Amino acid sequence: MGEIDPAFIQATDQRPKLNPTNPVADEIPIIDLSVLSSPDETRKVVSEIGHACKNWGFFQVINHGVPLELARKIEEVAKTFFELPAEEKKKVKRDMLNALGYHDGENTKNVRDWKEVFDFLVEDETLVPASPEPDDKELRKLTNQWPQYPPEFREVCQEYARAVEKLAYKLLGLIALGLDQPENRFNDYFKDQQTSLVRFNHYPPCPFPHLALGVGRHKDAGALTVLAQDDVGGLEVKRKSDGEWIPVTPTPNAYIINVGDIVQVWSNDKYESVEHRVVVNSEKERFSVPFFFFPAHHVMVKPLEELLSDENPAKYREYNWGKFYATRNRSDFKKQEVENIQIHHFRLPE
Ligand SMILES: O=C(O)CCC(=O)C(=O)O
Ligand SMILES: [Fe+2]
Repeated sequence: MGEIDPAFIQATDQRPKLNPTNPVADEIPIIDLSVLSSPDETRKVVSEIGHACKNWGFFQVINHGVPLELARKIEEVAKTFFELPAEEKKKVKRDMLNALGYHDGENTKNVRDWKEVFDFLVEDETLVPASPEPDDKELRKLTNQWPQYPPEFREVCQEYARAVEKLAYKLLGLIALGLDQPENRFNDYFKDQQTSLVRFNHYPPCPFPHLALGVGRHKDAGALTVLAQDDVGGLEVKRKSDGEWIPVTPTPNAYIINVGDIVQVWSNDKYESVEHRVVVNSEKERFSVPFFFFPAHHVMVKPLEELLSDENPAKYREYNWGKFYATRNRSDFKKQEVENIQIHHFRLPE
């Protein structure tokens, strides 16, 4: 079996319980979006989503409108790409200057993840801050790197991104309605300059599943994540009621949705961005495809003024999305001495 590279070893208190004695897997709400044409049913879905965002930070959707054929194609091109020889994948390797493309050395909270990834932007030219430094006003244009193989890779990726983007807007609208706001309340933050990203995650079988994680515990920084996973399983969500790690059972053709840090701040903590992680196993590889719905770099994130009152004062001061994300990513390549930036760093005293 050999030795594990110590960079992958999780601290004792972060290691997964494999074969948990009491797996409670089916609690994360599954919400059917096929009924959205009737106003009564829409109200019901809005309320179900609101409850899920409040109690879990996670839910699954079925009958979501993303064509199954497209979901099948995206899984196929992702698999074909990861099967390429390392030197082929490295032709589109991400580096300090270009954050897009292939990467196999990501850290989450300074421990190496047991995975390889491929990232692409939903908008092929995306403006972001040139550096995380608060006073540096320079912007940089990011562009995608596309592999030559498989030849249909780029087209399938772009088609998939457009289809999931539609679903992401739909969900954002339902979340806005649940906060008693107009359905399009958040749309302007994304229009034209969204910084959204699609990621292919490949978790190879791991001989040390008790020591390493596919992705260490983290919260997603954006507004929403729309995640496709295969039938292997491995995603675990930290249950709000007791802090237990709960596996999310794969549901065929469903997307897993979680609210990110931005929705937590917009909702002034009504909804919570919940920690999650990925457990690996020694037998099967696993694929997942998150769509990270991110606003434009210039968006200042703060609690919605419409929700605030004397009884519900703002819990956060505003922060700039582009700088927040640039700061968060600084630790992907190098171990950092300080904790990753988190929204609690912007929390106002009670
Ligand atoms: O692979 C998964 O199921 C989740 C991955 C994840 O949480 C992430 O990439 O942010
Ligand atoms: Fe995540």
